[in-house]
Amino acid sequence: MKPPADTIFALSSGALPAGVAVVRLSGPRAFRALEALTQKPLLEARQAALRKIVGRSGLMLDKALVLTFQAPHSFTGEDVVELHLHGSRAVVHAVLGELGEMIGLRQAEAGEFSRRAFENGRLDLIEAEGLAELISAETEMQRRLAVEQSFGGQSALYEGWAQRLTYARAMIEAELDFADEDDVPGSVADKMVQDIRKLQDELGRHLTYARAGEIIRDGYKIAIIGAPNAGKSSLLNALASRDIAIVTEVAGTTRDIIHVDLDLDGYLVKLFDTAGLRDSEDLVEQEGIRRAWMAIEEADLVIHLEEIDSRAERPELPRHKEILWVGSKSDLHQTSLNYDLCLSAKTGEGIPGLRAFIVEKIQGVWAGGSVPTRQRQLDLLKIASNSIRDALNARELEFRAEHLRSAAAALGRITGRVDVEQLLDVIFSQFCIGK
Ligand SMILES: Nc1nc2c(c(=O)[nH]1)N(C=O)[C@@H](CNc1ccc(C(=O)N[C@@H](CCC(=O)O)C(=O)O)cc1)CN2
Ligand SMILES: Nc1nc2c(ncn2[C@@H]2O[C@H](COP(=O)(O)OP(=O)(O)OP(=O)(O)O)[C@@H](O)[C@H]2O)c(=O)[nH]1
Repeated sequence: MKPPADTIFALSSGALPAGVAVVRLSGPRAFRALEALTQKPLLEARQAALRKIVGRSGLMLDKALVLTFQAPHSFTGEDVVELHLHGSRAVVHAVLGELGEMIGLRQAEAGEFSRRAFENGRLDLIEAEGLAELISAETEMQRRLAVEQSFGGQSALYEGWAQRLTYARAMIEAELDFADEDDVPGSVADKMVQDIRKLQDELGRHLTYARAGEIIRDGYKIAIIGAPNAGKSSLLNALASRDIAIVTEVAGTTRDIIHVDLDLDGYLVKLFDTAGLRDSEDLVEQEGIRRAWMAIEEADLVIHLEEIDSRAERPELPRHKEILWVGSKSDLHQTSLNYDLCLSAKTGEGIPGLRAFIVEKIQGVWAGGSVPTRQRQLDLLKIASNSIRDALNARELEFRAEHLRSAAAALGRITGRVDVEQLLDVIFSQFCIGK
């Protein structure tokens, strides 16, 4: 028998002061705590009521909307109480102080509500990870990706695969059991192989989207490079619609990398303005140029900027990089076919075209649907994929069955259906308190 869980509580809503602050309690003593605070009998579950919140001293702390959820019909699967308080520091402080004095109650740790939801089977691990992403989402596409992950889309995909693997294994084992009977058709195994091949393709395709998950989550990285005075900082400011980088007529103004996060049509774009690439005696500038090369290496897209018709030598860039050749200061020059795109940071001409180009590039990488979003998921997907490959290569039916079992187990570990105890601390500690 497990000992009864502590009853935990925390401020679950955001920074104070706020209009309303939600304090959440979960565990076997949550309802008793509410009765103590309101000095009234319990309400009907899931029905909000306005109640005085009273401290031990008899002092009224607040008048608040209170709400109960009866186990197992709650977020955590335990008895849950919500106090919708006035969102001042003093009210919240006083109420949390009262709760802390009650026997069997303690402050929740980061992610503890979600962890309980997981332990009570209300969420699987992917959904829990998805919730963490949903809470930290800043752009529309981060939100969409997190919704796909937190409300079962991605889990259903992996569970579907795991079921097909288990089915195939069952077929093989059946065939093994009847192996000494002459009249068992071998075609069962053939059908199974076909489906597993298909699954292997689907999984392979899914794995190619790993980069997409990263780009949506962590941003699409663009390095703006080019000779000194080409107008790189001005372009960054134009794209960001604000003055971030210093713009001067002195060549070599940008010495370190300036970085801004942009939200382009819901996609997070990380823009890096680099030092002009040129031979320099200046040590600081040399370091800036070294960092510019590093930014190029890490970029998903490199924008090479050069004043239209400039005869400056173009740098030799890594072959595998996607490079957009852009001509700048189109207000001063005729636009030219020597470039993919011409623009003026000064007049704004060409800037919408550049934005559209960037958005299209990212849309080409991800246009919705389930993708792996964490290294943990990726590692297990690769293990599953390798096991499936081994199963398809195996001659003996026994080995096939064994490899299929490993593949299904790896998928099971992604959703947390299989031994994951050691992982839980890592995953749930990344949450904020109150979640
Ligand atoms: N006030 C408040 N809003 C919130 C939350 C919360 O905890 N409190 N949530 C916290 O993350 C999210 C909603 N998540 C929730 C998930 C399940 C249940 C729940 O009571 N489930 C029951 C009943 C379902 C039903 O009504 O049909 C169940 O599944 O049995 C509640 C909230 C977002 N909004
Ligand atoms: N007419 C015109 N001038 C521009 C335009 N963009 C930038 N400039 C000017 O060109 C000069 C250099 O611009 P910056 O944006 O500092 O160029 P940079 O490439 O970042 O230069 P470094 O930081 O030195 O590498 C400044 O005087 C800008 O005002 C443009 O579109 N049209």
